[in-house]
Amino acid sequence: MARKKIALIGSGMIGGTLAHLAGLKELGDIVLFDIADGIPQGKGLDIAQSSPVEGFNASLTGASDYAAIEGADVCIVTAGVARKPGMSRDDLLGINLKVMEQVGAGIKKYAPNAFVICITNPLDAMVWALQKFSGLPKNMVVGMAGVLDSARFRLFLSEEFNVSVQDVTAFVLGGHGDTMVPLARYSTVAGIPLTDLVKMGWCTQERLDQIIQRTRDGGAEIVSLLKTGSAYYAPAASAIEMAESYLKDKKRVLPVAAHLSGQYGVKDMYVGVPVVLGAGGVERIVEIDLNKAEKEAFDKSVGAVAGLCEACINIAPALK
Ligand SMILES: NC(=O)c1ccc[n+]([C@@H]2O[C@H](COP(=O)([O-])OP(=O)(O)OC[C@H]3O[C@@H](n4cnc5c(N)ncnc54)[C@H](O)[C@@H]3O)[C@@H](O)[C@H]2O)c1
Ligand SMILES: O=C(O)C[C@H](O)C(=O)O
Repeated sequence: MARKKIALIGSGMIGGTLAHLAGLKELGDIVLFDIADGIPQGKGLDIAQSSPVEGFNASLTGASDYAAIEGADVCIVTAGVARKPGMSRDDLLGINLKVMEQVGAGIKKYAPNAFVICITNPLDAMVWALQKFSGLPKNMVVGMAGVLDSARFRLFLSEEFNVSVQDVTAFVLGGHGDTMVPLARYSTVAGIPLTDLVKMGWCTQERLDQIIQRTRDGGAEIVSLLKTGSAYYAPAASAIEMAESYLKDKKRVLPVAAHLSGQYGVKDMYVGVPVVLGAGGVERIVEIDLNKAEKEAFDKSVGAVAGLCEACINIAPALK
């Protein structure tokens, strides 16, 4: 069986990390693409030179011409700019929307059958625009954020409870911004919901609220430490988990920014919700029951994403 082809559109900090992880996991042959000529070629060669040491089989090439992504099975999009301290993700909207237009055209022309994972911020608006610019089926275009936000929540919880990260599950839904919705009722330690753990005295509600806030601020915490850009190891690992579920038809249930057409009362928007990811792309949107407070928080987050989509339409009216 021929190897799968993975196109990484954007070869910066996340793009390079994605290439390394995809190689180590032998997910397929990898093409790095970037407008900064030399960067994708250099990173591809560097990672390829690690393959004899690590013992993985994958071809890694770099290009600055979209023709190189022809026939890709998976495209992971990180092209654009990242924020710096003092900026919000939303400040990136204008510049990254133009990038999504170019990327959408490239994917439409050369990889129309690919499963597309967008990472570029502001995530929910960018993946919405990318789907429209590319014209690919909505179930084949998703955004990565929920896996990352949930991983941050899981790490902070495992540290608080002094238990393995493997025994902590978490779901963070909504938009990938300050209004994201970490769901305590649907997050667990060994199957025990956090709300029960508070009742059992494992932690106070006040402490849990602090952890939830740290999760919401997780991206900004890294930006303020790095100073020159934003997180890339955990974002890359999160997107690889999604790509692997698609390529291996694992049918993982993961929180991803998916196109909603009435689910959760939301129409024609991308927002973070649990989905089944398999060979059919988004095979099912899982509609979980939300109580009044959870629904209010989710709706507030949807409102914030809707505002960003409106801002995109003002810049690019064809998106309407
Ligand atoms: N969704 C998430 O959870 C999440 C997490 C982390 C970062 N991000 C976002 O991912 C994006 C990439 O982050 P990064 O750290 O890799 O940034 P980076 O600056 O290291 O890399 C971005 C790359 O995109 C390239 N690029 C710019 N314009 C392009 C174009 N028109 N076509 C092709 N390539 C182009 C640049 O040359 C650069 O190499 C940012 O928008 C960041 O905010 C999202
Ligand atoms: O915070 C950022 O700007 C990058 C990303 O969205 C993150 O959550 O790490």
